[in-house]
Parts: sequence; structure tokens; C-alpha cells
Amino acid sequence: MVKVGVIMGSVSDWEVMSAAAETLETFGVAYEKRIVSAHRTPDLLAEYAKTAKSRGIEVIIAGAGGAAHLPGMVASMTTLPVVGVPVKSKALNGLDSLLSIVQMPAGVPVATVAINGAKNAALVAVSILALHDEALALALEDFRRRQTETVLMTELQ
Ligand SMILES: Nc1c(C(=O)O)ncn1[C@@H]1O[C@H](COP(=O)(O)O)[C@@H](O)[C@H]1O
Repeated sequence: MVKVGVIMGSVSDWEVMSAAAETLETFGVAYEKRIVSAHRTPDLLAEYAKTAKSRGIEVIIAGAGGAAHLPGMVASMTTLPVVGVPVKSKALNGLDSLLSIVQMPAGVPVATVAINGAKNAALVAVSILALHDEALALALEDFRRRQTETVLMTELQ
């Protein structure tokens, strides 16, 4: 059953957002990926956000660039946790994306990761799901252990 919704404002975001998909696949988390835009497909956005919970989605990862209203608008229409990924823009290097996602008014949160931080967005989703999934929790601990080992074993040339 699909647990995570990975949505993005444009097909052009996929280059960045595919890292979230790959990470979810590594952990065996079922996800769906969709293009949904607050600006270009506002009705679809409302439908997606309002039906996600009843469809069994537990976390939404939303990536967008520039005037990145998508994550905040989704968050306004669901009580599911929404993780926002500011996608690096050409004009302002993603600072516009970051600020428009992170500066939410109190009461409607978007958990915002770094510019192009799609991998970390997936890891946030995994850690949320792991709260009630023992196997996933063990896999996450194992991931962290292996990551630490890799750093400790790395020798500078
Ligand atoms: N920020 C948004 C939204 C939204 O927030 O609803 N919809 C599309 N976009 C963004 O526009 C950028 C350029 O899109 P195009 O490459 O399609 O012109 C993308 O990074 C997308 O996320």
C-alpha cells in the first residue's frame, strides 16, 4: 500500500526529486509520484491534498522551485506531515524556493529540508513511518550505522 506521496510542481523537478524516490525504494517504502502544481493545476492540488489521507498516504513530500507555493498549499488542505523540498531555481539559486517554502505562518507547518534536499526529505518520511514500523526502524538504524562506518573507514589520499 502506498505510504508516501512524492509530488512536484513540474516534470523539470524530477531530476532533483528522483533522489527521494530512490531513497524510498532503498528502504522498500511504497510511494507514488505525481506532478501537482498550485499554479498550473490548482483543482488537482486540492483533490490530491484532500484525499491523500483517506487513500492511506502517511507522509507527503512536495518539491517545487521559484514561487514554491505547492508544499504550503498542500499542507493547508491536509493534516498529514508535509516535507517541503526547495528545488534550486536558475534565477535565484533556490533561495526563492527555500524562503517561500520555509516561511509558513504559524499553524500550518511544512517541514522544510535543504535546497535540493530530496534524499533527506525521504529520510524524514522513513523516520516518521518507522515510528510504527519496527522493520523500517531497524533498517533506518542499520543505514545510519553503515553511514558512520563508511565515514570512519574513509582514508584521505
Ligand atoms: N513552484 C511551482 C509550482 C507550485 O508551487 O505550485 N508549480 C510549478 N512550480 C515550479 O516552477 C518551476 C519551473 O517549472 P517549469 O520547468 O515547468 O517551467 C519548477 O521548479 C516548479 O516546481
